[in-house]
Amino acid sequence: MAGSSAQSSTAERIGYINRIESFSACHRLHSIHLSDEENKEVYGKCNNPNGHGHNYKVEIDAKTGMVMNLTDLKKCIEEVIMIPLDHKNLDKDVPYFTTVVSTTENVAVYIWDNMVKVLPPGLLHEIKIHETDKNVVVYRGE
Ligand SMILES: Nc1nc2c(c(=O)[nH]1)N=C([C@H](O)[C@H](O)COP(=O)(O)OP(=O)(O)OP(=O)(O)O)CN2
Ligand SMILES: [Zn+2]
Repeated sequence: MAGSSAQSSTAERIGYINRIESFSACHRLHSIHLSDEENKEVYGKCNNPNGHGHNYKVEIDAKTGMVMNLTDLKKCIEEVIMIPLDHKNLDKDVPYFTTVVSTTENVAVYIWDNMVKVLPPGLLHEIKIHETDKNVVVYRGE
């Protein structure tokens, strides 16, 4: 039949919503499983004992069919990202990073793991973090 083909109806199609949020935090790349010398060798300038800061930009992607309202997503982001991470020392203020190195990959996993707890099941699609203008990490829960 003309125009219908194999396409799903509008109600069955899934779009993605994306919300971008920024937070500022400092950290030091340092593993408790390595010696001071090994840490210096692996993490270089990012192992500076007094740390360094970033203005992180996080993109949160969720599936939607208006199952999720952007206003609700904003509340989840406040709870999972802004309150625990903004203006914090990731290594000292966030218990998760006392044993896990605060690389951007691990920050993405932290955000994913906590975001899935507050979003409706199966909706989270991707966490993308811009640590700097040049360093970008994507995590899809794999
Ligand atoms: N695999 C990873 N490698 C690195 C991470 C990380 O999270 N995962 N993080 C860092 C540092 O935190 C560091 O702050 C990155 O800064 P820098 O290298 O200075 O950033 P840029 O590449 O954007 O800066 P330019 O010097 O202008 O190129 C290091 N590695
Ligand atoms: Zn850094």
